[in-house]
Amino acid sequence: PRTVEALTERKATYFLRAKKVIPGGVNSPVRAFKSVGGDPLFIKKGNGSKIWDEDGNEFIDFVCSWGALLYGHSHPRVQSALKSVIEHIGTSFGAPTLREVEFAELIQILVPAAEMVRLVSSGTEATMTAIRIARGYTGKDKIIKFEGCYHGHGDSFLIKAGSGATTMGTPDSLGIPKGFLQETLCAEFNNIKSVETLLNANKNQIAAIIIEPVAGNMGVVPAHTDFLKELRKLCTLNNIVLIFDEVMTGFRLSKGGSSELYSITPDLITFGKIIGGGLPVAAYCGKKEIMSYVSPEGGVYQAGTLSGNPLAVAAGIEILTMIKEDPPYNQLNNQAIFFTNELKYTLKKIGMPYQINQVGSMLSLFFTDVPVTNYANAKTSDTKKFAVYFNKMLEQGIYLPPSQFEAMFLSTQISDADISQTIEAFTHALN
Ligand SMILES: Cc1ncc(COP(=O)(O)O)c(CN[C@@H](CN)CCC(=O)O)c1O
Repeated sequence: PRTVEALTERKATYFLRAKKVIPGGVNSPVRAFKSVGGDPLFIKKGNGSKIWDEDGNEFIDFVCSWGALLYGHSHPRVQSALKSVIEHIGTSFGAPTLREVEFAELIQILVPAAEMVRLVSSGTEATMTAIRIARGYTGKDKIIKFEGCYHGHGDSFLIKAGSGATTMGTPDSLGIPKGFLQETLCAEFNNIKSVETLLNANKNQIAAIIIEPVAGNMGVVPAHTDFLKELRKLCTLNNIVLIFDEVMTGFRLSKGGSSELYSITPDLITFGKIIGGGLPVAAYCGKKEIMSYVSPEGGVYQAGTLSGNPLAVAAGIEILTMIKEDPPYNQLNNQAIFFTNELKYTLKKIGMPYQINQVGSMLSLFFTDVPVTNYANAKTSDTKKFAVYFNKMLEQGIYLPPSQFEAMFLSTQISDADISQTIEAFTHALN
């Protein structure tokens, strides 16, 4: 194990320099290590299941670019696809290309509920547009989201938002106009009564209900199947567009998205992260009738200079083709279950209060003895204990998400040796 000093002094210089030019020294808040203390690592490279910081320290990576890297870092098929685009094609045209059609067709083949697909450059763009379509299609203005869910930084979503918003203590961001706040209603995750109460109090005003079918932004909290089924029924009954935000869960949990996993068909689905293999591409998709409202076919406007970008699409085609040819979920989920069982055994030996929520290859360790089924439960976690554990794991070469309210991800490159090294590190970090 490396000495903390070596880690600390060099990181400080990089971070000081970064803070002189970038707010908080990072391009996304959760990267700043604010809730775990200390300066963030500056990453130099990644390969397979590993990343190295600027000082050459090696880490097993369980952040995987916040879930984007299902196949790990620098996958050879992604690398060669990108090289050939750079050598023979170019980078961006702002015009239709056949490759983006091929990519959209791949999503359609893998996810039957994705009857039509529009590509954008970030998950935030995808979710923002999905609710705009729902408003345009239904003629209604209000939306329901769930406390602790995070759907990107669109104004309508930064209300009781999870992920970095909760980590930074700003679940209700400054700068959101009152008008927006009034149009977004918050229900309690896994509590259908809380949804019915909002529906009764806002009759015929709800355009959409948006949910992470498995929440990953309050830590991992799966929706109960019957809750999702009830949600589907309520939306159908009340002409409300049901949106599954699968930016994190899409192609993480199954090749057909959560609609396949839960056999529930949402009206719109958003994807991101994994579909770009680490490059900026996301998508919104869904029922043909609803998607036909999108400009230039319909009256709901959405546009993007780099949408369907040839480089990002090339990476995405490789990823989705690998998933289509040989879905990695059995191996990946078995690896995650083995890892979780080892972790539970270790925690039992130590006898400390904890909860583990694991769904497929995404999981969270909560420092609480309260079963975590919603945001309120998640927030009973001892974030100070989490911070100590995070830093002790970092010192032993394990790179975890720097927040209690994020998910750990296993990539297909995580080896048995990685798992035993990580379990070994847990015993030292939790004692
Ligand atoms: C379910 C869900 N929906 C939408 C988004 C927003 O996607 P982006 O705009 O960050 O590509 C996200 C982004 N997730 C966070 C991590 N939990 C991204 C990491 C970050 O904010 O730096 C998401 O998880």
